[in-house]
Amino acid sequence: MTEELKKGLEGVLVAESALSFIDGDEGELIYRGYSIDDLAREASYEETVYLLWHGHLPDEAELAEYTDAMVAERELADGVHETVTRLAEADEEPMAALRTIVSTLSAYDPDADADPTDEAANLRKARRLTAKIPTALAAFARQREGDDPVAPREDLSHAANFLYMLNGEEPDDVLAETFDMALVLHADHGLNASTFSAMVTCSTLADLHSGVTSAVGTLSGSLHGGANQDVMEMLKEVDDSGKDPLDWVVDALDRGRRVPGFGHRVYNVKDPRARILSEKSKALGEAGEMKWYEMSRTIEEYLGEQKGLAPNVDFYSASTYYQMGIPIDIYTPIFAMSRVGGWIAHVIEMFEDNRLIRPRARYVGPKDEEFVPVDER
Ligand SMILES: CC(=O)SCCNC(=O)CCNC(=O)[C@H](O)C(C)(C)COP(=O)(O)OP(=O)(O)OC[C@H]1O[C@@H](n2cnc3c(N)ncnc32)[C@H](O)[C@@H]1OP(=O)(O)O
Ligand SMILES: O=C([O-])CC(=O)C(=O)O
Repeated sequence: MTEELKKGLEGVLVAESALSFIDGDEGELIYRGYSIDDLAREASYEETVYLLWHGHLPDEAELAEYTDAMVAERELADGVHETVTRLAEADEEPMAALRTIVSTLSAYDPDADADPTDEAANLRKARRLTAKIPTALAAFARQREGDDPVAPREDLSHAANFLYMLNGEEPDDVLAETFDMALVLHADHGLNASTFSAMVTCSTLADLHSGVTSAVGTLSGSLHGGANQDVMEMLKEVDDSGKDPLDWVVDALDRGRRVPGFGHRVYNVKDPRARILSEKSKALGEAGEMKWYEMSRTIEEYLGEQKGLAPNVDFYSASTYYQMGIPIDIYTPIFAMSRVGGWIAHVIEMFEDNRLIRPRARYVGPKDEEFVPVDER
């Protein structure tokens, strides 16, 4: 038994996976052999999730069949709608609402009683979760503003349908394509904390909904998916301060502040997803207002030159979503809406050869305390 302590499990190898490959020095990301640049440019979210779940890109017939099956799962049961309404009325924090929604979905899943490792049942649950999360999230976002939910449409893609349900109007091609690309970029990323959390939960033979519920909770933190919301709040803070962004960031670092959207456990260079999203943020700026992109670039250049820190996926997704008019506090739930594909792919892969995940801690407490009864302490 090794006694070497790896704080934060850094670099610890715990599984074999054929899902995503990351080269942190070259800034390379691959899903099942395909470069993220090609997938972002060419593949839809539906194709990407099919690739992750089934191991190959679908042909036209496979894609049509699978897309129809997903579309058929977009509607929510009345009981789920009621939960969404209650959460919106309570003005619940969006990631907490999503965590509760995922848990509620299990009560209405026809395969809820299946063996947790049954792959066919898990793929059906996977389709339902992936199809229903956007409907519930859009309904939640509207209802908390006092608007009625918008029913899903069968003729729109996963990405376009979400924007339609969120805004009550069909997105134009630029918005739909940008959002679809963002979903592709967020779909998987090795054993990131939320994926690992889903794996830990399911390694006990807990069901898939439990794993996804754990993962939503894990993604919400500011060191992980929660950073995309923090980035936009920071950019707005810089803007509101009236300061030069460079002065603002120098000052923030002097005060020991961590800059959200920078640094990564695996990448030592710019995250390839940030590279692609920065182009999108710039393109949206050129069609509207350049300040969010320009401010982001200034911060990126300073942190790169002075601190050797590069942007991660959360940095440019923030200004991209902002320019698309998406409410800031649903950026992280949108991340979850995409990453659910990766979480489930890893759980299904793990079940091919499951073993309970259970590391250990080095005990550093006392061993020979003398017990004193409570009335004598
Ligand atoms: C989708 C995702 O989850 S991507 C990550 C999203 N999270 C963020 O953007 C939050 C900001 N970033 C961070 O906090 C970190 O970079 C993490 C959590 C992503 C990675 O953490 P770790 O691998 O544990 O790196 P760690 O926290 O040890 O940082 C290493 C050094 O870089 C510094 N550093 C890392 N990130 C940042 C940052 N964003 N701002 C300022 N300094 C930073 C740390 O202060 C530390 O310096 P030190 O050694 O002098 O103390
Ligand atoms: O891999 C990580 O640690 C975090 C990350 O970028 C992701 O989950 O996409």
